[in-house]
Amino acid sequence: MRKTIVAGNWKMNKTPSETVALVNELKPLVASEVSDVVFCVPAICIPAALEAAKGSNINIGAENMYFEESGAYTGEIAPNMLTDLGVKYVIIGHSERREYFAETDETVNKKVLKAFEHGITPIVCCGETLAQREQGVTIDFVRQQIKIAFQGVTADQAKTAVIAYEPIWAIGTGKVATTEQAQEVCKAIRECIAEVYDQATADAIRIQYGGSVSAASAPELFAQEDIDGGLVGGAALKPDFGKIVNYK
Ligand SMILES: O=C(CO)COP(=O)(O)O
Repeated sequence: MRKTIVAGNWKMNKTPSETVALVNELKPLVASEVSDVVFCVPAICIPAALEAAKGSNINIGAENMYFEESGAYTGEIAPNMLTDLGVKYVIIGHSERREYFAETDETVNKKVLKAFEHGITPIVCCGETLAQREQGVTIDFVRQQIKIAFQGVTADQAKTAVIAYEPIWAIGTGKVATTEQAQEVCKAIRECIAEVYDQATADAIRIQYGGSVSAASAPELFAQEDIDGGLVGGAALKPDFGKIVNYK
């Protein structure tokens, strides 16, 4: 039985002092036996979030990370900078990083490998555009993203990974995928992991749905066989996040 994992992706929202206030507000609401809880916050807010989350069930994650150890990469954050603070999770390859910051399946793969090397759990994002869905290539496209992202990742590592299926057309649009659409793709992702590795790895890996998740849509989505929680944007900044975490 996989435990659900619900992660908030704060995106480019909240200053460090606003972070302290929001973590303090949400802390009692996200206390949960139901789901593992992660707040992925802007890099500069990580120390404030860690301090405010002390003694709670909240894990703090990053929204991105670079794939080199150190050096002349102005503006980037190295994996050991995250682990030194106590960061346990990192979102890799969010569609906004792919669209606005030129991330590719290849750089996603490098980052995933680097995260594992440093003991950070990657939340690996995948998902199709509306045009791809309309062309009927969603599953082929997502399978390709996953296969490349996991190249060189061992089965033992993959078992601990989190995959977030986020159809791009559902992100920030209020257009949540239907439960059937979300389950169909999450199932296909699990089958892809079974093909690349084995059934035990596919059974262990946790697959989230993301895209306009709300307190209203979470219970049905997370009850699906292949959906093990969510990656939540807008609703992660509100008290509703407590309801999403404690969806049952
Ligand atoms: O991109 C997302 C999470 O990573 C989803 O964002 P919304 O929940 O705001 O649609």
